[in-house]
Amino acid sequence: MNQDKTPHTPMMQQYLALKAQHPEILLFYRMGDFYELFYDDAKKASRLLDISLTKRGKSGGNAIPMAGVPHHAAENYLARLVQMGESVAICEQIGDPATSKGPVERQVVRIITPGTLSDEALLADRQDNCLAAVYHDGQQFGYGIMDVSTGRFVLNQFDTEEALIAELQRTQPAELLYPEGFHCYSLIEQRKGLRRRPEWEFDLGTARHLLCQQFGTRDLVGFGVEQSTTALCAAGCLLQYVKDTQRTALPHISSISLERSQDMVIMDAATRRNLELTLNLSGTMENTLAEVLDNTATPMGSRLLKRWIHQPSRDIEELNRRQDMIALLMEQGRHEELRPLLRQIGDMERVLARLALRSARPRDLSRLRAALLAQPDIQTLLSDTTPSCLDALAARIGQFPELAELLEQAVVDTPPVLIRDGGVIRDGFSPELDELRELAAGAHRYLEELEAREKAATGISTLKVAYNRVHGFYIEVSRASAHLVPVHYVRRQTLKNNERYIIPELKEYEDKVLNAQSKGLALEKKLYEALLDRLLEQLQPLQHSAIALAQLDVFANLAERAESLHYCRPQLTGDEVIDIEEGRHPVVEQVMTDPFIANPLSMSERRKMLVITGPNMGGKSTYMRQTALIVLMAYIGSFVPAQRARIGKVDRIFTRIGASDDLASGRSTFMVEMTETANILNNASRHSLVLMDEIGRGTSTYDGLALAWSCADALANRLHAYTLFATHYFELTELAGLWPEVANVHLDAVEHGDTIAFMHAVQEGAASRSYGLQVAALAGVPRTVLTLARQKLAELESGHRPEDKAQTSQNAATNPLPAQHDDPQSSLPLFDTAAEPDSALMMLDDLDPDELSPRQALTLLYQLKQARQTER
Ligand SMILES: Nc1ncnc2c1ncn2[C@@H]1O[C@H](COP(=O)(O)OP(=O)(O)OP(=O)(O)O)[C@@H](O)[C@H]1O
Repeated sequence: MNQDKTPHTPMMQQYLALKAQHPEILLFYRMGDFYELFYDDAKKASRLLDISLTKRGKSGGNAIPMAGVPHHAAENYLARLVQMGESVAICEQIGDPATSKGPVERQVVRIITPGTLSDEALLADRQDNCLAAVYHDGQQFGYGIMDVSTGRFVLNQFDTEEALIAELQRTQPAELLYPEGFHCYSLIEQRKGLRRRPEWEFDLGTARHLLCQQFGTRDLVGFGVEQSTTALCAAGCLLQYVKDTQRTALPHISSISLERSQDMVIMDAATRRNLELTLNLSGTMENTLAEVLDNTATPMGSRLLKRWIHQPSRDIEELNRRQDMIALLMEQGRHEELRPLLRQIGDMERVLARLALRSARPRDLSRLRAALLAQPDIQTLLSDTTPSCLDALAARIGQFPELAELLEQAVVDTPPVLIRDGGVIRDGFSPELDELRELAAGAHRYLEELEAREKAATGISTLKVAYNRVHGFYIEVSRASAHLVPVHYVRRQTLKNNERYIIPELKEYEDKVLNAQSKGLALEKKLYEALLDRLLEQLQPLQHSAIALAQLDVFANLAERAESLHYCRPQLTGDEVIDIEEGRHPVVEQVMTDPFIANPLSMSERRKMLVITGPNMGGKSTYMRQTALIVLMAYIGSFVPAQRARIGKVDRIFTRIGASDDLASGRSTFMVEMTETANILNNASRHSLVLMDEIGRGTSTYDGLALAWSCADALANRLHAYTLFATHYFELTELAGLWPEVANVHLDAVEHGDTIAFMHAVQEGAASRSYGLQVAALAGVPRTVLTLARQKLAELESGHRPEDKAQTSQNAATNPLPAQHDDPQSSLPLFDTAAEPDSALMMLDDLDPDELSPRQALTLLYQLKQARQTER
């Protein structure tokens, strides 16, 4: 940078000294109305923000690369930078340019990082934004998350890498802190917003000290985190980092809690992804469970609901309480009345955090006022709702009439964006401010009179008194009338069409106006700060109220959803059962134009595995996913898309669905499939719900079938997990005859000429055919290819020599796999019914439905039924 010996200019020396304290992040250096960036920062910002890279004079003998953004538009640029995972140190002029010798004094006043945002403009309002830290003590992972924009501070500890990955997937931190030399770096290296921190910031002793100091306690026992030492190491680093970046007190971070995985229904990272809870497989929010379930009135309610969706609770009592509240709101139609009131509450949680960080804007105060004013009406509504399961919630919401009144008196109805230009404090709140305002206004009135008087005296109709920041007050007349101005007018400025003058009297009043104005502004700022202090005295109760209001919003929302989408209240039971009548997929039913076919599901101690067969496109995946989503919804306390549902204890939900390469981590489709399967087989219990979709399809038929069979064996006979096992290996339908806990169900389709109609109705028993070729035809596979496929299929089917089949069934109990053929393709599904249609099916083949009268159709139906019974 500094090649010759010419010293840097004093200003650049100041810049370089500040930059040296923040070498790894961008430094926005305030110069007048701009934030400037220099050297490598300038090059980087110019690339990232697409702003022009210029040069500024020379310092140290070289031209200085420079890029800048206007101060008033900085938020927009900052938002883009943090989105990209960048952090920015904001350096402001804190000295007075008028009195400074040399460069004005400057200081980094705050550091904006993706995980520590609180500015409204930089945050997505319906999404959590959190900072996380991870620590590994050689045995366990400690994980902490902190949301600076709300004050939430939560810890967790995990024994396995999978659990940590699932937690990262759930919490999606915008920024992740990890210690230097983190042994498991490969687990996190793909993430955005990674920050390496020195090892000492994770020191346990320092962490305890910092946390106790923050919460004003002697120890951490009261928070229940004392023993979670690995997580505490992460918590210490989090707190340190937030203090460093915010550079202000953090009174809203007043407690910490430990989440215990045994209190939640656990889902691994793949399951969260596959079930498309808050993000779909393409990474957007469309067609997700959250999109269907979220019609909340407040952003904080929306964020809470999403957290619940990702963290179903296993506390049955709590879930029943939630259901009671939803049912009550629904029965009495309260959710509709609450909605407009809740809208008034807005994002109280984040407003309070900005208050605590002392960065609250005037509009935050008017929003808080609106929230506090809505509370009494909410209380009345809740107290009018009987029986009283909402009482506890109402008590936590509370009321703050004094603060509401204070804000009513202190803040104007629609305050401006910034306190800087005044106009925030209401007239009548402070006599001193009123007086200064009156003085300034009086002087203004005087200036208006002066304008009228001078106009009359000079006869110049274009004469006016105006103001600008450089010249203060002046008298302006048009060029054409300039010859008429009196001699005591002193010319100040000549413009193209106008001349500007001052007179001594004008300057005298200018001083009065400006004096009163600047004093007024200073006083207004002081009053504003005092107002913040008054509000902050009640910060904690206000925060508790906001949390309770967010919950009320979620309950009211779930009540509205249940009513609008025709959901039922599920019965949560200790029995070993998942019993669903007319279940629907909450998301698919919303996006379909055709009616969705509701389906039953029945699983119990004696019926733990369903082998699901049926054609491609038949609805197998939909059926499995809807079961998982119904269970998950029941475990957040919501009503579910079904006619009736009884759901027993569920500890985990696993899915092995879909096939995708994980190229980033160098794992093939099959490898991903097997890793996920291994995770399931190692962790599922008899209370776990497991979805297995076409396991084994990623490898050769025999290997795949063998693996599918043995996985089914482990799940049904060793783990006894609730398992939905969708497969195209028809051999697996034989399991129902071998193991007592297994049953077959299938989705049906009807062939009509060359086409096929999917019924989407789940029925007991195994499917008869796979209809692969018909689905391929629907998908537009060329005719020639299909003709050849049909020939090949006929060949393969006739190639099933009787002895093969005999061998299959004979071996079934001990070695269920079909014998290995030389040609692996010849192991395509064996299925007796398809090869030898019964007479009922033959009758069906022969008839033409269009030729039948309704009466004949009915008669035929009886005949078909009889034929089936005779055959049995
Ligand atoms: N119960 C239902 N009612 C109405 N339409 C349904 C139903 N279930 C599924 N569908 C429709 O059928 C389509 C295919 O469903 P799904 O993906 O579940 O089939 P699949 O049997 O898993 O197919 P594949 O074996 O090819 O994976 C869905 O996208 C949906 O449009």
